[in-house]
Amino acid sequence: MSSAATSSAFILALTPGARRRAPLFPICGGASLNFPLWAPPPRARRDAVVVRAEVGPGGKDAAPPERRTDAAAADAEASSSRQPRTRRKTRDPVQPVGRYVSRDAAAVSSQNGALAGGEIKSIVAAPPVSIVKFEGPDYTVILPTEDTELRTPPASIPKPDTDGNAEVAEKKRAQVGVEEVPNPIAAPTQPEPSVQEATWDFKKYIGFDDPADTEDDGAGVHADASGSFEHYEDNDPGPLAGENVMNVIVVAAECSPWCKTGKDNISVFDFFLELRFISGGLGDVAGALPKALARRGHRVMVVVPRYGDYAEAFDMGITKYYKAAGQDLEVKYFHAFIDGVDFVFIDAPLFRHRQGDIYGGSRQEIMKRMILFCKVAVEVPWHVPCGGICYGDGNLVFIANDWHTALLPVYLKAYYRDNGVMQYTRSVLVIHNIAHQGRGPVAEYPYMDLPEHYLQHFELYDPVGGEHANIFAAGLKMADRVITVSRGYLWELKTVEGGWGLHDIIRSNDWKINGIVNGIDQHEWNPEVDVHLQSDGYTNYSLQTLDTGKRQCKAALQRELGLEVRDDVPLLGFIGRLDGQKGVDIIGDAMPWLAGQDVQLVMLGAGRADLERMLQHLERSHSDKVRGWVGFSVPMAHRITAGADVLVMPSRFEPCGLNQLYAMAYGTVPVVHAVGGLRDTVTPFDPFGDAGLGWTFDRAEANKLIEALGHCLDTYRKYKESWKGIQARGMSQDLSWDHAAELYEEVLVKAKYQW
Ligand SMILES: Nc1ncnc2c1ncn2[C@@H]1O[C@H](COP(=O)(O)OP(=O)(O)O[C@H]2O[C@H](CO)[C@@H](O)[C@H](O)[C@H]2O)[C@@H](O)[C@H]1O
Repeated sequence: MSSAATSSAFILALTPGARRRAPLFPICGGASLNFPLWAPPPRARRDAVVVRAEVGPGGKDAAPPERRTDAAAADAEASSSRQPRTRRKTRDPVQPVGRYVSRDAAAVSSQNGALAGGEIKSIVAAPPVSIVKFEGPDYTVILPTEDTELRTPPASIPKPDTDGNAEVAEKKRAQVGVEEVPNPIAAPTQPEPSVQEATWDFKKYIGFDDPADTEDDGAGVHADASGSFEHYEDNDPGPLAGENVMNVIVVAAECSPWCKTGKDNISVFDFFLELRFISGGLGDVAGALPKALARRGHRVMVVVPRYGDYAEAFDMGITKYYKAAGQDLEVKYFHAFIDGVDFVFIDAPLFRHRQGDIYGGSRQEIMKRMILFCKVAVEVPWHVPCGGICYGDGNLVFIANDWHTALLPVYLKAYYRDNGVMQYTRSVLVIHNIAHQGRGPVAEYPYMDLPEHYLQHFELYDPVGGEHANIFAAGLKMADRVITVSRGYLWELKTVEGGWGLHDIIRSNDWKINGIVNGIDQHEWNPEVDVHLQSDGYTNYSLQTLDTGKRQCKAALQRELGLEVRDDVPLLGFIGRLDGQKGVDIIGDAMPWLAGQDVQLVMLGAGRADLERMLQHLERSHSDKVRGWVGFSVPMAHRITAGADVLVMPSRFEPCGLNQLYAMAYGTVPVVHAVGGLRDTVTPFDPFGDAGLGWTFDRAEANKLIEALGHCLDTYRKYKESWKGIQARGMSQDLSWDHAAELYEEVLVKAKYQW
């Protein structure tokens, strides 16, 4: 069975009474598989197991942290916030790097065992004083790497070794604007982590203008001495996140604009279940959410593989070695600092030259890449001195995304937290799409380099897939918190149809899962500044200029596509991956009806070969009104969003959906299957109350789509004022990431105080 066929076999219509297309996992015993690419991992030496005899606070020797329920944590938070606030310099109310410094924060921290005895200590990657070997348990423990350096959190900042990196480091030092930052080139000695942390000033780092800074310095110091910071408190509210400021590392397999894909161009026979995940949406989120979190004052990094040669990113001059599937692999780190976010690109032979095909290769190859990526990513806060300063592992939370990085929470726990290291690091796993889970035969488990007793977290049986190892399942269990991209999708995940075999795990972990709708990047997707609307007859527009602006974009789109240039004909658009999920075939089924309508239709997408052929066929058969653009074109996606009157999204399931959000921001009216995030974000038009944002239909079927489109076209043609109302309401919403980032922050804080 081909991957595409496997994929389509999974497709389910989630609405009540929907015809269920039999989900079909190929049955696989797994054990008989041949893996020519991988050598079996070496047997772990008995003495290869390490434990740290003396670790920092919260480690083995510290008093065991009290396990707290959510309610207890909430109480503790509430009571800590009720305490009289210590007067302090609000310019830097909380140090985001690696330790709790404010007394308020210290009070909270001490409750969870971080600061026993009220003593404030750095908890950044405190190296163990000694390493004790002990007899291994019954199971084999495979350490992340043979490189001992990687088993021990370094107290030092790695030393860039090229001139180019020296320059970059200098620039960073200037950005940070702090004299005490150790020079990563010259410093032969290892600076104390606490010194590094004390110098951190997130506002300087992310480029907030604070002209009063220099003037106030003396006063600030003086005030510090006298104990009065009154004028600071008046003038400087501090970060939006307040005392919740954290170090956040977003780990994703793709990130817009460097790598984002909408095409599965692999035709290799895929024996066992879905591994390939083609996205686009994930890339959008990984590119935008971190910036919104940084705007709230968090120190934020994105870790992503380096698939190509990205002009913005510079080699940091750090080399490490990691083991993936029995092979030692060299890893380098590239860095760019953009919009307040550190983007760290992981360079390794496995990732190189994959730019056009980031989920390409055999299932084992993809899994090997993700194993390597997660092992590297979890240690990035120790090894990568962004702006001269490592993030450290205190006050740190990882945000992993989808199955590709679901191993990160597992490695974090199995390698470190189980061994008393990274005690203050948390992981949050985001489900963008549960349909892709990283399934594989149990026989492949050893390649993940985990203790044997962790296998139980991976093992899953379902009637259609049989016995297998499931990476997403393990990630969901190990993550401190889980987020999915809409409340509607969260509900669906708990159903047999929507959970794709993981519904039981989702249900039993319900307490730690939140649904948060994605935002949109308002630099990228904003008709007022959209760079793709600045040529070829297109134009930028706003709500005020919607009428003329949209008319001009529509005419430009019709011209560019070779359609008749007419303002009165409704122009329908579709953008998305061509697979079963997005339901483009339902548009195909509705084509006979559409052909009888005075409409134009443009569809942009890439993916399954049969669906690509369908697009081409529809264009050939209805060349006067249909265009089927096969390919991945970001400019065309923007232009369709601006030039179309209606965006059609007949997705069979849609965790969140971004295109309907983009459409509404551009005054383009969505017609969607009411499922997942589409149901959450597109309120049906109510002609009596003059409310609503578009049209919805309750089954992923052509007749239902036709019915909804019929109402939509009727309103377009006959009720212009109502139409304008729908457009205006769509454009007036706050769809920015800022709101979503605030909700993410609440989850990060819950994770932070969770034991
Ligand atoms: N041929 C093409 N040319 C140009 N651009 C194209 C394109 N095909 C797709 N795109 C773009 O890729 C993005 C896809 O966004 P979706 O919300 O459809 O995400 P996707 O389903 O991939 O991911 C998953 O993750 C996201 C993020 O959480 C969820 O919204 C979603 O429901 C879930 O399935 C959009 O920006 C879209 O414009």
